[in-house]
Amino acid sequence: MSHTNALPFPSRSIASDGIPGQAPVLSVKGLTTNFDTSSGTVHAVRDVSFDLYKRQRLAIVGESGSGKSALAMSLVGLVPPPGRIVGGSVKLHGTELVGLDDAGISKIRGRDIGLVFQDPMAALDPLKTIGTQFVETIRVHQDVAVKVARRMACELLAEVGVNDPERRIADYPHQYSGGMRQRVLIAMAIANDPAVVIADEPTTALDVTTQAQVLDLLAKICDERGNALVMITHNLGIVEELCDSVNVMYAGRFVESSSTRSLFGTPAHPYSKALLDCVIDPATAKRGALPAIPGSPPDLSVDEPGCPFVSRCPIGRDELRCATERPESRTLAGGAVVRCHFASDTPGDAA
Ligand SMILES: Nc1ncnc2c1ncn2[C@@H]1O[C@H](COP(=O)(O)OP(=O)(O)OP(=O)(O)O)[C@@H](O)[C@H]1O
Repeated sequence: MSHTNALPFPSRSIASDGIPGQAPVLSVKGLTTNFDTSSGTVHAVRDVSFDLYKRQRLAIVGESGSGKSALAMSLVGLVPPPGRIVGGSVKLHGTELVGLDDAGISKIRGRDIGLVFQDPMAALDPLKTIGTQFVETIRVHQDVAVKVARRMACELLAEVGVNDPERRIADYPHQYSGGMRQRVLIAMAIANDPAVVIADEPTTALDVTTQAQVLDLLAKICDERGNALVMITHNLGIVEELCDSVNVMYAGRFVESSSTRSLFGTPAHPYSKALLDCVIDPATAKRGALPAIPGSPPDLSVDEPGCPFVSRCPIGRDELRCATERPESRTLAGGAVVRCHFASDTPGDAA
């Protein structure tokens, strides 16, 4: 069974056009993506559903290998071979994206959905100036003269904090610092005024302070422009500070979809609890990057019948039901949607 989360935004005030109940900007239902490898089919994204609203900031968190990037790629038709979407739907303003040909999805990517990916050096062409690349990005989707595109690029660079953009636009990517390259990518991602911005761990190579500054900037810009933001990150501190709602991903599935306040206050799924427990630094009480949870995630090419978290779970290990019956998603009293037979958002109950 798929679930679609329709979450309140308790942590920030959201304009009325951003409240669930309005039509979602992006609606994902039952999205399923496999990688057919020589050693078997890797089920990277399984039956993922969510709705995203104007100005919403949605985080996707989970350990390495849980399927976050495969999901991001699936949303924009960039799943690399041998991967392919084998089921489900991704609708942007009601238009189906799954199944579009390359030309169709290319029109959407960069225009309606802006992307900020992990490695700015890989995303930028080292042999072209920032200005040349920026002008190309704008002119692929907008019928404007080079001069106009250049002016737009300078304005956007100024907006993301690049000083003296008229001069810096003539520089090559290697002449920018890591943080500045991320800012350039943010400026490019918003250049065509997309409805949705997807940022996949955009700051891994940066120091913690610069990371926070870059993500804070991205969130603010999306807010000002009314863009919805999907933020894929390992940094739960940033999620808690910047995002409205969180989807916790484990072994290709969303195991908890919750408002940020609810997740950090009363995490319901044992996996969410484990994630939060192990990132609370007792010395500073601040949450940082995800360290490891004891045990390892399941092999995504093996389709076990029970809960994929069972071998690591403090409450499910001894339960026959957890070992034999896959939990479907269900909505708890507080609104969180979880895939766990025993999860509870009432302190003292079950998990
Ligand atoms: N090109 C590929 N070929 C085969 N398997 C792949 C490929 N890309 C991803 N996978 C597999 O899909 C699963 C999900 O990977 P994915 O990169 O989406 O995880 P992730 O949560 O984004 O991890 P990270 O946080 O490290 O980026 C993993 O088991 C991974 O090995």
